[in-house]
Order: sequence, then structure tokens, then C-alpha cells
Amino acid sequence: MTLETLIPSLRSSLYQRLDPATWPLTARSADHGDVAVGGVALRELAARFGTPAYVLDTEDVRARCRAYRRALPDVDVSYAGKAFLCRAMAGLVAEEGLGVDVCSAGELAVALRAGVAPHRLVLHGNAKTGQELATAVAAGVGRVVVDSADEVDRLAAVSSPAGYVQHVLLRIAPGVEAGGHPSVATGGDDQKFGVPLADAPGVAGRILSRPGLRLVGLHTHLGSRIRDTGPWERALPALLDLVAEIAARHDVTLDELSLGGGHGVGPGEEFDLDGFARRIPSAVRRGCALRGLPALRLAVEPGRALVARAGVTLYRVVGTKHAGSGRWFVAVDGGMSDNPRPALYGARYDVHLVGRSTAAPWAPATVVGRHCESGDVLARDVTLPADVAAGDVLAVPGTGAYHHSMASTYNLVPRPPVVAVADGTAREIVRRETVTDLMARDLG
Ligand SMILES: Cc1ncc(COP(=O)(O)O)c(C=O)c1O
Ligand SMILES: N[C@@H](CCCC[NH3+])C(=O)O
Repeated sequence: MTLETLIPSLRSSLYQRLDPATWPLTARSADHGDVAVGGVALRELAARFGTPAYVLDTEDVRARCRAYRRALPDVDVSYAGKAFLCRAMAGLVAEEGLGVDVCSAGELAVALRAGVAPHRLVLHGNAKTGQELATAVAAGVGRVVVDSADEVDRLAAVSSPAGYVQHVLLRIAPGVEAGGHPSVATGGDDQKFGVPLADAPGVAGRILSRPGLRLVGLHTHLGSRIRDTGPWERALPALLDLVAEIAARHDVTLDELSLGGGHGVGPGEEFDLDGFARRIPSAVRRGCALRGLPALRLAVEPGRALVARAGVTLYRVVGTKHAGSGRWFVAVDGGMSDNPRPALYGARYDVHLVGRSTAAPWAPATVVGRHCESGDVLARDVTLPADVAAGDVLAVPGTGAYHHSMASTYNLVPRPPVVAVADGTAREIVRRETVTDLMARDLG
């Protein structure tokens, strides 16, 4: 039971405040208990596009991109497309001057179709197929991030025939544990990504021995939902020592260091971008000078930090009930198929009634989805007006990253659309999936 549940009036006053840690930058309270995002009322969006629906505040995304470029003017910023990718999103971040990280043939195709310049693309993945590597090299992606020793051979096999030299970063697992959940910690010694420090000089030599490949730098991605700069500060000495060792052993000067993404958002997890900008580039400069190395060009690749707060998911209440335990369940028309994060990571969300005002008292509620498992819970132990009933629209902010991109069709429930809002207009940038779409894959 939360403090807000215990003190309904406190909850009520907080309710009117749209917490900027979770709501999009343009979110405003509107008449009749509604909220407008991008100048469009959420109730109107629910009526026009149906529910569930993901709403995306594109001005919020643009503002976050600009904040990164302002804070890190000498650092290459790429958007990690796995957080949410479609042609409109790829085009938008490219317009804002960012590159795009892709980690599959699908993401690569979308970014290319959106017109992102191939040299601004970075290909990631611990298990890229030969076909994906070949497609990426043929498309002219700027960097392939090699994740293992055996990938070197597979990449070299598809690079040389293309007749030009593919630029490569080598992903390092520096033995630094970071991230908001064990499933998203990727810098430690006992996980599947990257090459251990001890093996890296050997793998670097293998890359350097291939005429179709050019090793231009190192990459590390320590984990996701990181708040402070500590993990990078812990990893830097070993990474810079490695650059020096590769230089000494192979007589090669590396130019680049990508520090990955993983920048947190939301209450208690907000990434310290200013602190990162103040401390990390200078620490890299000092570390290079200390080792007699030329300065490295830095890169970062945030995903969540650029898009999470731009997203709001709209649901319609289908029904409510009290369980034998007394718990009040509010069931909506979506669930773990459009938001698997509570089930996967225990993620917590705020839920807001939008589109009507009410004088009803606040009541403890658990908002659940429509799927056939009891773990299909979107928000446990929140508070909602006690008169919430079928037909009401509920809004869940902070759902722009890893929601649409992780959505499934579990129970053959079609995936929701993504509606971009800005300046009082709304446009579907990903349409709603239909049962016909689902049937099209079913070959009988
Ligand atoms: C290689 C790589 N870069 C960037 C990201 C983006 O992470 P986040 O969305 O947490 O910034 C990820 C995912 O964690 C990743 O695996
Ligand atoms: N899917 C995770 C983030 C994964 C980050 C990618 N390496 C989440 O929803 O938080």
C-alpha cells in the first residue's frame, strides 16, 4: 500500500500534476479531466484511433535529441533503434542530426527506407547472421560492432568481395556490472555480449589481419537504466589500457570509443546527462594523454532516454471487479502484449483516468490486461477514482521505449497503432495491426 493510497487527498492533488519525469514535455491538463499531448486531447485520440494506442509526442523526442547534441557537442550521438523504430522515428532522429543503431535486418531496412544515410548507421548484435552482415556491408553501414572472435571471419567473408573496407568497432565486456535489472546488465564477465578484456588484443589482431576490415575503435555498452557516471568511470581505465595495448601490440592507432547507451529515465532513474558531459569526455582526454595516446572520438547511443517519456499508452476499461481477496481489478483492452515490461522486469507505471472529471473518492486499484495469465498486470496497487468503469479511458505515461518494439501478438491480439502528435495534429505513423494481418501469415 502506497502513501498515496493511504492519503487519498494527497493522491488527488498529485493526480493533477503531470510529473515531467514520466509525461511528455508537451503534456498539459485540459478541460473535463483530460490531458492534451502535442496539443491534442487524449480522449479525442482514443475516440479517433481506437484503443489500445501508443501516442508519441514528437516534440518531446526532438527536444531530447537537441539536449544531447547541446550537452555533448563533440560526441557522436546515435539513437538505439531497439527502443522504438519505424520510418517516421528514424527520419526524425536523423533530421535532428543523430545516427541510428540497428541490430537486425528489419531495423536496418527501416532505417534505410527512412532515408538515414548508411554511413550514419551502426550495426549491433551478438548473433548477427551471415545474411545480415552481408546486407549491412552491401548497404554501406558506417560501423559494424564486432561482438565475438568468430564474427570476424563471418564479417570478413562478406566484406572483401564488396570491394571496400568495412569500418569496425570491437565490443568489449570490461567486467563492469551496471543496469537497473539483471536482464539488462551487459558489461559484466558472465553475460553474452562483447569480448572479455583479456581476449580483446587477440580479436583485434584477427580483425587487423583482414584486408576487408578496418578496426577503428572500441565499443562498450554496460547496461540499461543507468543513472550516474560511475559505471563508465570504472570501465574507462581498462578500456584505455586496452587501446594502448592494441597500439603497442599491433602498431595501430584507434580513433574511436563508443560508450554505448543505457541512460535511465523516470523517477529515481533519471540519467545525469550534464554530469556525463562534464566528467566523461574530459576523463577520456586525460586518460589518453596519460597513456601517450591521441584523443579518441567519443560516441554514445541512448535509446530509452530519447523516447521513453514521449510515449503515452491509451487503454479503454473493459470491466472492473472485486476479487475474493478484496482487490479491485480494473481490466483494460490491452496488456502484456503491448507492455511486457511489468512481467519481465517488475516495471511500475502510473495510470491516469483521462477524458472526464469526477468527484469520486480514490480507491486502491490493480490495472490488468486482457491476456490469459494472472501475471498480465499493467499496474499493481495504484489509485484510481472509485467510479472508474467500462468505457473510461486510462492513460499510462512513460511508455515510449521498449513498448511498441517489444509488443507481441499473444492470444492473437493485434498490436496497437502509434499515433504521432505535434502542434495540435495527430498522425498514425504505425497503423493498427488487424486480424487480417495475423491471418495473412497463417498458411492453413
Ligand atoms: C548496444 C546497445 N546500445 C544501446 C542500447 C540502448 O539502451 P538504452 O535504451 O537503455 O539507452 C542498447 C540496449 O540496452 C544496446 O544493447
Ligand atoms: N528491453 C529493456 C531494455 C533492453 C535494452 C537493450 N539492450 C527494457 O524494456 O527496459
